[in-house]
Amino acid sequence: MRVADGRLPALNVFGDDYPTPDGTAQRDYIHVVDVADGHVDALDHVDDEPGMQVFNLGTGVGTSVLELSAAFAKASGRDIPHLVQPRRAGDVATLIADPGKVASAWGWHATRGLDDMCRDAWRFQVENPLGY
Ligand SMILES: O=c1ccn([C@@H]2O[C@H](COP(=O)(O)OP(=O)(O)O[C@H]3O[C@H](CO)[C@@H](O)[C@H](O)[C@H]3O)[C@@H](O)[C@H]2O)c(=O)[nH]1
Repeated sequence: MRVADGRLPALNVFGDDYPTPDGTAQRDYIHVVDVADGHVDALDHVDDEPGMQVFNLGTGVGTSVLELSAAFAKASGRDIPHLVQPRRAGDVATLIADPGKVASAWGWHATRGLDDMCRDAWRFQVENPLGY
């Protein structure tokens, strides 16, 4: 975001030698509205069973740093130059949620993809350049 709107000159990519298809770390990015919908579903099912349960809200899809950067460049129409830096201490190569339990229990699944996330994040930034 800060590279696309000119506040930073380049995206620092922390590591390009991970065992992933393009060498950059993969994460399971999710649209904030899908997370909100999952919480509404949780409230609808709060009385289903006594006690506590844990559910993962995720897409089940991994996206690399370079894939995310490319998607954001497309959504914003801006160039996002990057500089490869050493790996960041503590980062893992791949972290992808398994949303199977919440799908079986409540029928919840993420309905918005990476392009939706980037489009809406960029729209928020354009409409709120100084933050909200
Ligand atoms: O400018 C950046 C920022 C991030 N990354 C990389 O992008 C990946 C994702 O980074 P980040 O958005 O910081 O998420 P995580 O590393 O998955 O960590 C987040 O998710 C963890 C698990 O929920 C929490 O413990 C952390 O506090 C939270 O920052 C990592 O490989 C980073 O090295 C870059 O290459 N450049």
